[in-house]
Amino acid sequence: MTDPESFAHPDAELNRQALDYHAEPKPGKTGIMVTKPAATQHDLSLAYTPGVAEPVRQIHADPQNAYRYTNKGNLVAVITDGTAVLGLGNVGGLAGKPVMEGKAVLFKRFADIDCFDIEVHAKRPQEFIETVMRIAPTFGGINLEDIAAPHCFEIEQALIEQLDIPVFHDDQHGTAIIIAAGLLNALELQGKTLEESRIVVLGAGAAGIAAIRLLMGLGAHRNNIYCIDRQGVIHLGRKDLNPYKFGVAADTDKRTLADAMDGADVFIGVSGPDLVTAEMLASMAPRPVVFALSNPVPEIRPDLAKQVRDDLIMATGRSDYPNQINNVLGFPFIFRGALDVRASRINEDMQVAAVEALRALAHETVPEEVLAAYGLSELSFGPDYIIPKPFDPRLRERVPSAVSRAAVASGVARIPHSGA
Ligand SMILES: NC(=O)C1=CN([C@@H]2O[C@H](COP(=O)(O)OP(=O)(O)OC[C@H]3O[C@@H](n4cnc5c(N)ncnc54)[C@H](OP(=O)(O)O)[C@@H]3O)[C@@H](O)[C@H]2O)C=CC1
Ligand SMILES: CC(=O)C(=O)O
Ligand SMILES: [Mg+2]
Repeated sequence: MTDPESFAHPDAELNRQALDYHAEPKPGKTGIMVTKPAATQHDLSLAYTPGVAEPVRQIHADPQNAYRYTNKGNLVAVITDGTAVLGLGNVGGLAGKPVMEGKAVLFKRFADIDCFDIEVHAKRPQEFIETVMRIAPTFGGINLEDIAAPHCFEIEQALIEQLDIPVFHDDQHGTAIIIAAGLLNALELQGKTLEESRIVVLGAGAAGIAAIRLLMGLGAHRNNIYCIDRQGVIHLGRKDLNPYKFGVAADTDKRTLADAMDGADVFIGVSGPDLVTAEMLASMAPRPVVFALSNPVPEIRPDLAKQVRDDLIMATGRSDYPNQINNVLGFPFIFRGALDVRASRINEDMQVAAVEALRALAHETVPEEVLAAYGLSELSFGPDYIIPKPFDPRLRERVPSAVSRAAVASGVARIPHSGA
């Protein structure tokens, strides 16, 4: 049943259009295309029996031949259990399907990667892990999506250890990579450094924990980071912490989000809607960076934030405001780079290479076609442009190539990088 609340908020008209978009002219957003001639008796003898038996024999003799004779090498599974669909919570796999189909659209549109969305009923991590293990031979890579913490950590780790294809939890690493690239650029504009900035991360789930880990890897100081969940600041005195939260616990007497925001340089929201008040924003340090990334409704709306102060750099996860910090800028291009060199995993070197490529591209002149896609006459590196736009065609060249090179250099590629 359609929730009447959906039509009673600021996105009401957009929500109506979104339902039509998904329903017409055919339900859903993806389909399957045949890539070889299939018009004659001879075509059928090649595509199906008897001809199809020969690639079967070749793959049986050497499984690597699957990359030559099947679609495996360019096929990624987007797999979810539906436990953390956007910021909508545990709505289940079926309700999460439009998001997974959406990810498939982005894989294809931005990186020409074919994709199956797979929604799994699994109550326990082990059931989910076993399901993915059983279907993994079909795919060149596994993109885990919208699986809630803490199960997502256990699931991803087990699959990385047991599979020889890249397994990547998008909400963790995809999000962390884009946050890092955008934040480094925003801090540069604000005249601050990652090393010295005091950072508040609201949300201690998949996205929050991974973002903290990556930012620390890039130079953020552990003592400068406050992570917050529904119980407040995650501090060393708490007795309710799982090992992942304990790993980001601070030695502090701050207890609430308001305490943490007072004097902070950076706010990163990966939690839920409308959780940051005008007063909290006003209490931040001069020239703050505010990434309100909860989808579809951010932790604070840009219109309100900009009314409160004019010295901030603001980003959301949405496509309809400036500065979209969203993993759409990551997973298509990162998987492209990994698949191109048949990488066995997506390691931290490859993730950092993606951060650097994204960050650097935002400093360059914006092409006309990007301006046209966004109805803009001008756009250049500055407070309203800290990260490239998803429609920037240069992403397809720069990010995969940087990721492939890092895979080769770090020893996880199985074929050479063919680019210049
Ligand atoms: N822009 C982007 O690219 C992305 C945005 N996101 C957004 O980030 C959010 C979280 O996603 P994800 O990490 O995958 O989900 P998880 O379920 O793994 O984690 C959610 C976290 O948010 C915390 N949280 C939720 N509501 C509140 C609240 N009212 N007060 C304090 N903390 C709260 C939870 O606290 P507790 O642990 O106490 O339950 C938990 O730590 C979603 O809104 C999602 O849309 C995620 C990925 C990408
Ligand atoms: C963008 C995304 O993956 C999320 O909000 O979950
Ligand atoms: Mg997601």
